Amino acid sequence: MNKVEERAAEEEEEEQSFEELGVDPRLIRALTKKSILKPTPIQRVAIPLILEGKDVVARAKTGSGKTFAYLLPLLQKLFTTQSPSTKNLAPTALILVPTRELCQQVCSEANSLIELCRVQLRLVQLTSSMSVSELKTTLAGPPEIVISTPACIQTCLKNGIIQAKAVQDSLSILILDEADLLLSYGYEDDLKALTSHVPRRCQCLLMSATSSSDVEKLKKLILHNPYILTLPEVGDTKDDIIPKNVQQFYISCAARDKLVHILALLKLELVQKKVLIFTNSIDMSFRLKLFFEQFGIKSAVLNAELPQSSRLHILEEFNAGLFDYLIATDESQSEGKEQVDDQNGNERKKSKKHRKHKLDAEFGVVRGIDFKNVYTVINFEMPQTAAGYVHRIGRTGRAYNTGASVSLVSAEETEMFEEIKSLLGENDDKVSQFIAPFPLLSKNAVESLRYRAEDVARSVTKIAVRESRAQDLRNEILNSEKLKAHFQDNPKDLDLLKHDKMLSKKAPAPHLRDVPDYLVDPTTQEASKIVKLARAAMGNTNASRGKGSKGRFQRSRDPLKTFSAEAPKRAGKGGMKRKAKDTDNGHKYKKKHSA
Ligand SMILES: Nc1ncnc2c1ncn2[C@@H]1O[C@H](COP(=O)(O)OP(=O)(O)OP(=O)(O)O)[C@@H](O)[C@H]1O
Repeated sequence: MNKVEERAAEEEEEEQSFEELGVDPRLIRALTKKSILKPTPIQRVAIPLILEGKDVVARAKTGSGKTFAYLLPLLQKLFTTQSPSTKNLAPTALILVPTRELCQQVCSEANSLIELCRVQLRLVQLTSSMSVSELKTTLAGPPEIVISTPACIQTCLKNGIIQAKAVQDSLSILILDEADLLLSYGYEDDLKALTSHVPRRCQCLLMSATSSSDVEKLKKLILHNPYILTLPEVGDTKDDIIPKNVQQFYISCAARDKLVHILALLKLELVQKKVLIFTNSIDMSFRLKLFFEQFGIKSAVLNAELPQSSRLHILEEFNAGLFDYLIATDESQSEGKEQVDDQNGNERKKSKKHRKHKLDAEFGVVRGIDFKNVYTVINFEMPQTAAGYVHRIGRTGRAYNTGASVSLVSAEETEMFEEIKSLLGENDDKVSQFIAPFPLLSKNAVESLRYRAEDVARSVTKIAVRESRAQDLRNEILNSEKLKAHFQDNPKDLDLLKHDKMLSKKAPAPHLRDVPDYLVDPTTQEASKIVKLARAAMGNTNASRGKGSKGRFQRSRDPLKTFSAEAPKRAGKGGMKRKAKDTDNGHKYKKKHSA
């Protein structure tokens, strides 16, 4: 095939519709109602294979549409295979995810499809806060689909809420979503205990954003001779780990200057909203929130300490556009790190006392959560691992959207920054193509705000941070009770509570709310104008989302454009050793990116 023919074949494949993939018309109608009109590449390859009953490992970038890639065929199978005469004693399908937030997210995606299709299917989610009797009630029936963390399923098996024999008789589909994280969240033993009950005929699917030794381990543990669907770039050119529709920037500055830098970015409107800001500790998140408050910047804090209902509500409000700035601490383990970093013995004691609140081990803000329309991700503090960077940045530029990231890098974080650059495939001798210096923030702009920023930063003392953290927790615990009751009656109501309310005891000084013109140099004014224009242009583009996504960015810039698919070496299910290899074979077909 010559190049022109190759391209024509690729274009034809790109035009493939859900209908051509064999998706049920009810599901297509439901997708249309959600403005989802054509499948993404991972969906194009995965859906027919899953419908055929194949085991599949799907490795595709963050935001590439992996959830529908398994939900659509799963629901379709259940629509057609349910027979009222079959009485199962355990669920037919089990979706395992690493965090409660993901449980909730997958559950609401699946439920909305089920509702729109108007079919009778019961889907439940299990959470570790459920008591044995609550678990029993939830699983009575049993529901056709269960979404859970591996730990909750293990609790059910251990307590006889689900019988191992019933799992062997009933389970037909097992899905491991965000598989790269399941082991790192400490679920290895739970998974091993479960797999011994998974029947050999059960179809197993493994979805993941990155490849790792953990994914390989899981593949060996659970799958039988699977089809491997991968983005070819993942092994070949590292630059595509981050979707190309996300522009990555960095700013080098001293750790003590980070506050003035972030203030300049937000207050001078040099980055587009909505903005997700990452820190490495809960205290730092509250420090930022208090600091922002004094400049009239409203933000909310999301962390592992809050009750789950509050966390979900914060995510819902942020996704619904009720506030523009969300400060998140992404690692539940970060508190441990905070302890190690403390140099002063007294401080350490106080922090320990302060940490009496139990952090939720199943909390996961970053991994897999579908934040809607986040344009900018700011790393106020660099993540503690390079993989963490990939997952943080993956919260923007999802599906057909564009996005940007700005990392504030201090001298102490240079080593991690270098590690990230090398993961992304940068060479020291090459001009940076991947993470570029942020061009819009001039030294003058930073200096013009320095006096105000330092003055306010001094007022945000450790005691103020501690008090506001405790206050926020009290508010949210109260909220969480109210939420529970309220959402039972009004599940769609988002306006009951506000998570971005002021925590500071000191009202912001009026003169700090606006930056007077004389403080902003002409270059920065120009930069801010450009950002506003870009936002307006993007607003127009967003309106045509779904219709005109093609051509918005070139094929090579679209994170959803390429994949490769590999069939198992032998047709039958052949045990662990017979898994497909990354070398070629008769069934393999591979699409290369034409850039
Ligand atoms: N075919 C499609 N067309 C347009 N948007 C889509 C399509 N499929 C999924 N989406 C949207 O893309 C977004 C990202 O999808 P999803 O959460 O499934 O990504 P993911 O690959 O699981 O990412 P991560 O690895 O970060 O979890 C969601 O908002 C989803 O509604």
